[in-house]
Amino acid sequence: MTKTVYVLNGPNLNLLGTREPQVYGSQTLADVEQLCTEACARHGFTLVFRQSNHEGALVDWIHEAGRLHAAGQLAGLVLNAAAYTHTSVALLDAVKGTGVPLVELHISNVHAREAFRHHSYLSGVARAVMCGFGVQGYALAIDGLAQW
Ligand SMILES: O=C1C[C@@](O)(C(=O)O)C[C@@H](O)[C@@H]1O
Repeated sequence: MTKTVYVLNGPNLNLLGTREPQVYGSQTLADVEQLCTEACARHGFTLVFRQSNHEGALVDWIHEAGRLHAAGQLAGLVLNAAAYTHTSVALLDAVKGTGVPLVELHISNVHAREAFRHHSYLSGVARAVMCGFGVQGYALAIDGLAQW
């Protein structure tokens, strides 16, 4: 049975390519999706790739991934919650409530940036945390969860 990888992206990541390129690089979210498609193909995973600027939409999609997890059909969730990483108890509770195997991902090295980016509500419930590898981190995260 083919397992599915969820890759969920939070607020402002639709602006990748033009948003602070010195921090996030010049590749677009469509380029990131392509990287994830290729990584999933390497491992025989089905990919679900989405972005929203709305916290509740991300919560709903984590629940969706949770239903696949309960059915034994989820390989993992790669979540770049963007700014919600640093603010959202709702996303933390969604991950805890569903038990989805989580890779927390950041394009930039959040620990080398402003102090408010050093705290994550998600790290404590993540199985792995990936940050600082640029958009290549998405492919590395998928390669990593394939080893679980
Ligand atoms: O929007 C983002 C993107 C980010 O998650 C990253 O991918 O490096 C880091 C967050 O602090 C920031 O709010």
